[in-house]
Amino acid sequence: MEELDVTPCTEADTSARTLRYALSIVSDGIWDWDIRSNHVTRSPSWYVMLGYDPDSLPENVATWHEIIHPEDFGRVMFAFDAYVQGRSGVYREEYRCRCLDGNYLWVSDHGRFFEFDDDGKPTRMIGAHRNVHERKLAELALQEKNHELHQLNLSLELLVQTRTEALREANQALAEQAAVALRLSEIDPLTQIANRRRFEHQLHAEWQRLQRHGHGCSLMMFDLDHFKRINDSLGHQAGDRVLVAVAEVVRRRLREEDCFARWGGEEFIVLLPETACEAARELAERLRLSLRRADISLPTQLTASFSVTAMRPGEDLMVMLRRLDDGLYRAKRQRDCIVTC
Ligand SMILES: Nc1nc2c(ncn2[C@@H]2O[C@H](COP(=O)(O)OP(=O)(O)OP(=O)(O)O)[C@@H](O)[C@H]2O)c(=O)[nH]1
Repeated sequence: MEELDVTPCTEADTSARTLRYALSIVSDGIWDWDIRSNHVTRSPSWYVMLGYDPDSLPENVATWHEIIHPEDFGRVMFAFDAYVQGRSGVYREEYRCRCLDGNYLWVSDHGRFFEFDDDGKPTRMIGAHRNVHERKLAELALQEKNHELHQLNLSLELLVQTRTEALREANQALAEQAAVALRLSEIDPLTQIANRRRFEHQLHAEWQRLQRHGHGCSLMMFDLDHFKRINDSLGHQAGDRVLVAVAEVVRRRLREEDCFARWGGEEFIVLLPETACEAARELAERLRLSLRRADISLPTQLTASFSVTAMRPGEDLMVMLRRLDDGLYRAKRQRDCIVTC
């Protein structure tokens, strides 16, 4: 703290001295700038704060400029000029000052105009430095930690985002694979129409619908006649091609909502929702003729035998399938015909 000067003086000197003394209580160094002469008086404590001997540096503004850290210089000058030129009402900055040993000390600097000429132009400015080094280092360390934490959060968020995306893609791929697997498990590999498993699933659903709403539905089963002869005379591969062609001929004549499946061997079955028995029989007739006319290069005429029945509410599914099978059995005795049962 500045020592109390008790020598007698004028009233103005007394008030300046009082001010400096008061400032020395709340600060670590005082500066007093006579703007007209550019002379700067610095308190002994100001020199001590930076490790210099009192009054060992030139008493002008250049001394201040020289000890400000180059990285802080621009910011400090901007704030100082803003106050001096009236663009800002306060001058208060924190920056690093070079000490005698070459190290830098963080200080806070707060100054105000103190005297003015008759035109109101400032002629004197007085200010106080405080050593805020420890607090500033702690603050900077905290900022650094916050920054690291923020970066860590960002990379964690990115990681979670990437993992979530990868998981979503893996789930989607799995769902697609499961859908493909399910489709494959319900398709006859040779003819690419539904297999027995798919048909039974559809049939059960339709049967339940019938129990609830009583909507009419018919079933049709057909079997190629003398198919063994085709295999025996032309070979198994030719037999396969005939099965594929038959499936294609029939499939093209059915509706989207019909379920057409390979029941086994050379036997096929069709579920015809919302179809009365008479309409199913008419369809069977059209299919019978289509197969006869189909462009399947065979030395003998290709024919098929059909059985048609209507689903009856309350009737057991197995009983109904047996009735359809019995009908086909009867049709096969005659061949190339349709039995309604
Ligand atoms: N090429 C081929 N032949 C099959 C396939 N599945 C079953 N078969 C053959 O179909 C023939 C069925 O013979 P059968 O049950 O005697 O029937 P069919 O010769 O048509 O005689 P009917 O039905 O009484 O007119 C057998 O020769 C089986 O080997 C297949 O996927 N491909």
